Amino acid sequence: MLATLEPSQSRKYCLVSTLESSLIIHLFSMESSNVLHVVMFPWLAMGHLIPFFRLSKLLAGKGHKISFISTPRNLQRLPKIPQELASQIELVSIPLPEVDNLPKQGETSTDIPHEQDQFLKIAFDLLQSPMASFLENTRPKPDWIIHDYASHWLPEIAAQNGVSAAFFSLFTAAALSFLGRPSAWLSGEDGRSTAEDFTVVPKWIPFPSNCAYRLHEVRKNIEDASGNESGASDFIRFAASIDRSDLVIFRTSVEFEPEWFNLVRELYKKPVVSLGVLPPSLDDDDELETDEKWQKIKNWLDKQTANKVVYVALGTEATISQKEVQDLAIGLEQSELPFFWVLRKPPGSKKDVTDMLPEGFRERINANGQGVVYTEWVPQVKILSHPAIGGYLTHCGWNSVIEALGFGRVLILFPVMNDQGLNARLLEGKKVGVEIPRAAEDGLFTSTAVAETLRYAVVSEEGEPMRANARQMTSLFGNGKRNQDYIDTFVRCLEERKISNFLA
Ligand SMILES: O=c1ccn([C@@H]2O[C@H](COP(=O)(O)OP(=O)(O)O[C@H]3O[C@H](CO)[C@@H](O)[C@H](O)[C@H]3O)[C@@H](O)[C@H]2O)c(=O)[nH]1
Repeated sequence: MLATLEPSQSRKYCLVSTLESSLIIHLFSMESSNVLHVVMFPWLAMGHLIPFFRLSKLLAGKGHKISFISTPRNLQRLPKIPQELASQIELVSIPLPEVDNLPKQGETSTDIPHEQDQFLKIAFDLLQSPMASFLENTRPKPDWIIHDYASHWLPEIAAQNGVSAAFFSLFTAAALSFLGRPSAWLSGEDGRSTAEDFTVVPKWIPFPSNCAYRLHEVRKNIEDASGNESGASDFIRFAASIDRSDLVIFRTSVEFEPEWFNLVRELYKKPVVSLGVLPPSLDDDDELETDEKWQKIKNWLDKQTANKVVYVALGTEATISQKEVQDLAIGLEQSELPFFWVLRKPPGSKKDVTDMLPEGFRERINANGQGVVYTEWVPQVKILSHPAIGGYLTHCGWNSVIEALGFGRVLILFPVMNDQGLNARLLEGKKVGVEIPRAAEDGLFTSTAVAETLRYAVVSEEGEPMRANARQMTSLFGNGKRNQDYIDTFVRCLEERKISNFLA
């Protein structure tokens, strides 16, 4: 239920909203007509909340008002709002409805096993009605809502309330080109349905490419998940979110994937803009991390040789089997390279995650000092910035890739799920990384292949051109000025409220 209070004489608007158990007070001063009210509504995943929050800060820094909407636990997990932006960003809390099969504390995909993702989406879809109330009743009326792929129902509600909708892609233009024309999915004309269909390069890609999934990646995406209980597949969610929004914005570097960026523009037949890569700053980690934790990690990294340490981390969603953990572990040992491994506990598992490691592994690496296995949240950006890091064994989540290339780190590609396989193909094609060879059918790999790929990428002479390519990427991914220019252009167009500006 929402209640709106009359604006006071000072042109301040006060909205008191009670969304089930939470009481939210918004107090926005809108002195200038050029000040926009932008609503941000990310999907419930850490890898989505963080970039949406970063964009919020950039927009607020330009003087605009932000209502950042998520569930209570997720809002608590966000970095602190910088003091100077506190009056610009309002955190709006909407409790996540309880649904069968979803653990009570499950408010992001990080909290739950991949198989339960559909239940999180069922709960997320139930936010439709509070979101409609918010857009209808909140004052000042929002100008824009920037939303994510899962809220396929949102553009329609936004249009009903006279609010422009922008779909914010946290995925590469290459990955979304693979999806194809949104209208084809919505009309049922796309025609792809079997796992094999997704292992073929789509016919609308007009240049040579290997942009397709491997069979084991599709299986992980489709068969490990529990079907489409939510009533809408991810493809339909993407398609409707894109097709029905007024504008599509990409977190990507146009210079890195120009051919793909041009292709999505053709496929979508609507304004598509790049925001640059929203490079993280080292201070972002400070907001999430205690300095003490970083100091301990830094002490270990400081003792290592420059450009030799392999950072290993698979993001916030991907989980791998015990056999895969063990083959990676033995491969790391065999590579004889120093490593820092962030090993995330599979959600819902009662076991200590280090029980998944091969017998005696921890004792051996502790004794010879080869590496560290870390089981808590780490300040990843700070780690990647450390001069000891020589390469990143990554799941190819787009946030992590942006962070690594921002510091010119060569990538050892180990995609697990979602868009990651398509990102791996893109990154290998751009010669900034190399995939650990795996069997296409079942994804099996050997520890020897892990060791050989690591040594090739991080220390071999033949790997030097690839490392040089990765180093050059700092000029695209780590260049604050270049990326700020994209934001400035984007904000100017939003301020002028002319969607046609985006076509220029
Ligand atoms: O201990 C940790 C673990 C993660 N992170 C941060 O968390 C983010 C993780 O993002 P990402 O690398 O994109 O991984 P996921 O969260 O697993 O990514 C999901 O979202 C991405 C962006 O849409 C997709 O590309 C992935 O496939 C999807 O799984 C990054 O900013 C990391 O720096 C930390 O700072 N510390």
